Amino acid sequence: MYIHKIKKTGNMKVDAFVLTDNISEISEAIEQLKNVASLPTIVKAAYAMPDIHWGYGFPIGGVAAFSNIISPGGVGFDINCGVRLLKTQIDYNDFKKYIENTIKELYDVIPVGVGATSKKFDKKSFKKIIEEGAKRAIEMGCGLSEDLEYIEDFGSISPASMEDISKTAYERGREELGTLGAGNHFIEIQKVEEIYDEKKANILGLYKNHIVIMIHTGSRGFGHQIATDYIKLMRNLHNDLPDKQLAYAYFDSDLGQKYYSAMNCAANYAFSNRQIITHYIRKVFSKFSKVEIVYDVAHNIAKVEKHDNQKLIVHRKGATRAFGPYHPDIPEKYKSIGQPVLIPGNMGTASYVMVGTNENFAFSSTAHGAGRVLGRRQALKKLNLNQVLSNLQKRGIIVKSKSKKTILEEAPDAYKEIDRVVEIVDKLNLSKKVAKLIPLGVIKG
Ligand SMILES: Nc1nc2c(ncn2[C@@H]2O[C@H](COP(=O)(O)O)[C@@H](O)[C@H]2O)c(=O)[nH]1
Ligand SMILES: [Mn+2]
Ligand SMILES: [Mn+2]
Repeated sequence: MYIHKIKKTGNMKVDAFVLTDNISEISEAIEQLKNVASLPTIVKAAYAMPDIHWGYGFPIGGVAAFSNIISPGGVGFDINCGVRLLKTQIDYNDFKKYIENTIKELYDVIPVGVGATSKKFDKKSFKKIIEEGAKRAIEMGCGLSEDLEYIEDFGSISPASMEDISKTAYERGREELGTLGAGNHFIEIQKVEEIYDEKKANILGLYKNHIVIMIHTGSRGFGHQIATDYIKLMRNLHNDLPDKQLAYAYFDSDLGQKYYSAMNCAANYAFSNRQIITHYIRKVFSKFSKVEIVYDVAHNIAKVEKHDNQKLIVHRKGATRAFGPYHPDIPEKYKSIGQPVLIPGNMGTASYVMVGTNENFAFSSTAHGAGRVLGRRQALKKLNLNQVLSNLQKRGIIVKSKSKKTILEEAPDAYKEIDRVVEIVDKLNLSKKVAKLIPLGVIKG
């Protein structure tokens, strides 16, 4: 009912599968998925998660694995955009009178919005961070060594060499490390509203009515510059592309390896960015509770993984890795329940915590969000700011943003219904529901 198969036709090398309950909503993105299915060395099939929508080259919500290519369009401009969930020991009833003030304090300490900058890291520290990831940010005073256990890839991916990034990427990157960014990026104070699986929730340390904090951000201008630089270098490599935006390099070529290394630098940067923001959040919350990481997931990345005994370059663009129980790459504490999966919905309704399963249908992948139904421009045209603000206010949600335009572009009605998306991946057993989180206060760029 939810699995739509698009049989291989024309230049497609494999079939494509779209997981959705409304195939008519997404025709443009389906054409993009068919293009992905026509790329060389693609294995098994191209997949689209239920949050699929149009993206640069590859659709957002797309998953594809190749034996020997890597494509920046299959990763996205915000390399390792991802989500981190923090837990506290605070009960909602004790905290509700502090929400407004806490949002204000967070807004004051965390650089937010377009062009926001942070303290500049010197070149040596910056190199350490991009080559080795979150552990270096922690050594520089931004966190606890035990945090690393709860970050995908333990916060560090290699090979990653500063030699493979441009001067412009370095300059953009060093100014923006430790900043939230704008638009879809957010910090949200949430309440655990509902638990679907008590045993798993206990292992994750999630309890009904407790306060949690969700961070959504990525590699800022640094990742964007790396994507831009390498797309330029790959643009004219192959002249039989179904879409120019699907530029790629063979993974075992010099350029393929250089992009892989540069992309990993951006991934390490993003893990560190979320780590530095965690450090700021801990400072603000220190008067209430300790703050621990539940997990941190990447949802725009290409990774080398083994599936059915084959080494593949798995591209997840707006999709989340969802390894099942006892996979060697998940933390000891979560071994029996599977990898935590964090799926933000929108600033007005809900977000979800799920866990991965041993279902390998789409290379152990699941959704990454609700996915847009309205593009930014459409949202500005169709939605009304006062209406959006009044709806949020009625639900008691406090919003702080640098820009009114962002609130409109990111309004709940600009996104698909998160409950629907989560229901589909749960029913298909790609990941299973553990807890529902509802927003109390949100900071948008
Ligand atoms: N809980 C919130 N979720 C949000 C908000 N703004 C966006 N979103 C969701 O995040 C995903 C992330 O997708 P990306 O491709 O833009 O990285 C998006 O699909 C939405 O479902 C928010 O303010 N709060
Ligand atoms: Mn992003
Ligand atoms: Mn994202």
